[in-house]
Amino acid sequence: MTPRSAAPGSITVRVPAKVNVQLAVGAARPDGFHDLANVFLAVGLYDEVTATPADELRVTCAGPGADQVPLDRTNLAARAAEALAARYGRRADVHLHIAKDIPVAGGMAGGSADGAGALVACDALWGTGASRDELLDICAELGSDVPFSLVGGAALGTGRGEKLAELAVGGTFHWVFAVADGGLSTPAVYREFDRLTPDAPEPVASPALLDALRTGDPTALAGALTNDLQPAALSLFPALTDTLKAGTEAGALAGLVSGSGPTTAFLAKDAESAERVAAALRASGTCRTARVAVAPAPGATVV
Ligand SMILES: C[C@](O)(CO)[C@H](O)COP(=O)(O)OP(=O)(O)OC[C@H]1O[C@@H](n2ccc(N)nc2=O)[C@H](O)[C@@H]1O
Ligand SMILES: Nc1ncnc2c1ncn2[C@@H]1O[C@H](COP(=O)(O)OP(=O)(O)OP(=O)(O)O)[C@@H](O)[C@H]1O
Repeated sequence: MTPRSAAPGSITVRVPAKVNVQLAVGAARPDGFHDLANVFLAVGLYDEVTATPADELRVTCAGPGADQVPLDRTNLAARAAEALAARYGRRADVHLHIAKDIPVAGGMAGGSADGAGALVACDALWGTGASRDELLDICAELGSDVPFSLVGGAALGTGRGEKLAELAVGGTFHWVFAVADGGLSTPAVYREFDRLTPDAPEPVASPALLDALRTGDPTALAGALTNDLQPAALSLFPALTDTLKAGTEAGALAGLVSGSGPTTAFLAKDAESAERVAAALRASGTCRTARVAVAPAPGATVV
């Protein structure tokens, strides 16, 4: 494929959002993180990160929710560029532009996508020749969800979610995402989980869920969707109960909170049903907007 560059000498990388089709959460570890059985599925909503040579590191962002994205060194895209530059003993002299389409603070790994995208873009721009394993190591340092943003498709994440085993997916799944008014902080949702779940068992991946992914059967997948963070997200954001009700009443096979929320995800039977559910959600007054997307989607890709 011929890369389409935004400007001469620049590299653009497209990175997908994710939904957790299973999120089994164990007890808090001594380091504050939680062991997970985290079944990630990449969905076709994308951010694009463009890296262009510059005098110094600079981040810009445009798109829905861009005003909530930090443009300083705390941005995961900036941190990714700095981590790669440090490893290869060079300056992070790059302008990173984020074209945002993944809901911000929505539990869909938008910031993680930008981290993975910036890493792949800078790697290509600088010609570091880093191996995929090296890039995945940097991703894991940046955040628990970042390795999956690089890999895409479907994967089981263990440890804090950063140790990935890729999974086979036997078909296309049609999703609807209801974007909430407002965001939820991931650490706050995990803290609420700890409060609500004093004796969390060891997290284990569900064989029925892995089977449903493998066969591509939406009804089987709908019956196996689980998110241990959902009670915590609903406790902090009770209005999401109304959104979940609106989506399932509109004909979704099932609905659940996406990751730490507050985006809610609905699995539909097919593309037409997904459009109907999205229209009903938009009309319901229980969310800011609704988006349809198919899964699985590829990981971070130079476009
Ligand atoms: C909810 C999920 O999105 C599901 O995929 C992830 O578990 C969160 O991943 P993330 O946003 O990349 O999280 P990180 O940046 O690694 O960690 C942010 C905070 O979330 C909490 N955290 C995250 C991952 C994990 N396995 N256990 C945790 O307790 C910790 O409080 C941590 O300080
Ligand atoms: N590139 C970025 N894009 C969006 N938010 C970022 C970025 N870098 C840092 N952040 C910060 O991270 C916070 C969480 O944003 P993000 O969109 O990643 O949430 P999320 O989708 O809920 O994450 P996750 O699903 O991985 O828990 C934001 O409120 C913002 O302050």
